[in-house]
Amino acid sequence: MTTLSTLASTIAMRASADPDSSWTAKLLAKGPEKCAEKFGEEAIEAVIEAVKGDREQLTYEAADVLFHLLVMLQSRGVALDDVLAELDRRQGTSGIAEKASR
Ligand SMILES: N=c1c2ncn([C@@H]3O[C@H](COP(=O)(O)OP(=O)(O)OP(=O)(O)O)[C@@H](O)[C@H]3O)c2ncn1[C@@H]1O[C@H](COP(=O)(O)O)[C@@H](O)[C@H]1O
Repeated sequence: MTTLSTLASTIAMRASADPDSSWTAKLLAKGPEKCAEKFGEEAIEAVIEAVKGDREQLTYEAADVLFHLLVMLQSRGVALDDVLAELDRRQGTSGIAEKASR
């Protein structure tokens, strides 16, 4: 199992956990809109570090982004496997060719 798959499984299990003992459960209990807002905040923090060029902080913020992306997906019942399958489907198709075909 990859790191992301393991984390997605942990997040799915936390959906029924006590919000007082789990950050994930606390966030999920606030609903999908709050999960999406939190993901947006983390993404902006990563953007700031990318613009600044601080690789260590960008690494840290990127981990936050991936975690909060998985929480947001969980909040809307989207499986990580479905996202990965979409990426697999796109493999081998250049973004430039795909855009030209629209
Ligand atoms: N990967 C993470 C992870 N990354 C970030 N975070 C938490 O996300 C929160 C966001 O931090 P911020 O400082 O941005 O938020 P904040 O300032 O506390 O909140 P606000 O200012 O928005 O109110 C922090 O509490 C982090 O600890 C995470 N919490 C949990 N995990 C994973 O999820 C698992 C389950 O965690 P629990 O659900 O807490 O048991 C853990 O074992 C980890 O593997």
